[in-house]
Amino acid sequence: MPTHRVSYLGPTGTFTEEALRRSFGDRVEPVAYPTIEDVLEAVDHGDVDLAFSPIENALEGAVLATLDALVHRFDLLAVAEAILPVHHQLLGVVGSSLDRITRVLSHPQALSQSRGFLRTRLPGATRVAVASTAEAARTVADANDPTTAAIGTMTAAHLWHLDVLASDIEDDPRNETRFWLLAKGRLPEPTGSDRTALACFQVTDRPGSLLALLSAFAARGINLTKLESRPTRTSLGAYLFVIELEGHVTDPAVASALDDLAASGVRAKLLGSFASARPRHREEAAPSPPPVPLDPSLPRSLHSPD
Ligand SMILES: O=C(O)C(=O)Cc1ccccc1
Repeated sequence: MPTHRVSYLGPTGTFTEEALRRSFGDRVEPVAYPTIEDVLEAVDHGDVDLAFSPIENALEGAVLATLDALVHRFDLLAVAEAILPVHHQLLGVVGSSLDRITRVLSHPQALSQSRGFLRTRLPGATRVAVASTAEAARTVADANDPTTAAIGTMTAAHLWHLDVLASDIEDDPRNETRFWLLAKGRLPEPTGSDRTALACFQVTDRPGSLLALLSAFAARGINLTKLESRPTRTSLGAYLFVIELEGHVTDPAVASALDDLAASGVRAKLLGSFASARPRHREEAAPSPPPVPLDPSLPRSLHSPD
């Protein structure tokens, strides 16, 4: 079977590498790059066949380094997605212990996803953002300093001969990250259970433009699974919308909704169409927020039912 060379955020031992190997096994040959921008640039330049990058985290939301680069800088298409449970380990040199740690290195996502642990167990420690969790682990091992720790994978602990000073320190055990496999200029055929991602730029700003965007899909029974606003980078207060919907971009209903949008002054940039890693229309309802005592002058609909 031919293998595809796939760029990923390295060095070896990152969550991205784990997700790539678990999801695609020996169909891929992972090629490490030091930053997410380099990962995307590698496929854009044709140095690799595909790129694999985190796009969304259950605790932190969009991975902006990937999302913004796809919206503004590169013309790449998501052709597959994968979801990996993410459990963070606090890693230190052999002989160190939690009470000696004064500095914690990691990828910004890992530092954010472990915010609660850092606040309660290492309140005085300095947090240092580096390019990846494996980069953090390698730096700690190279420095051989018992006062510095990294947040990273169990694989990184083994690779760099580090001790696990505290395990599973993520803020919620249900933490998981979604990744996109990205290609230049070709999309997979529809599978019947696909998702499409688009960046929608409002060419003319007028009242109800977001409503028009949403209505184009609602009117055709197309379910939206994500809506995110991001700055257009043209002026303060100007935003574009990143949406994801159930369906393939070649589905007649989706194509017709896009025609409608174009006619109403929305420029849509396709970010990908791929087989969904989640079943359609998830059964479980969103958890309801805890009841909050509210100001009695507020509308009744904001009060919890008695
Ligand atoms: O730095 C890594 O290991 C990555 O792959 C980025 C990342 C960090 C935290 C959760 C998911 C992905």
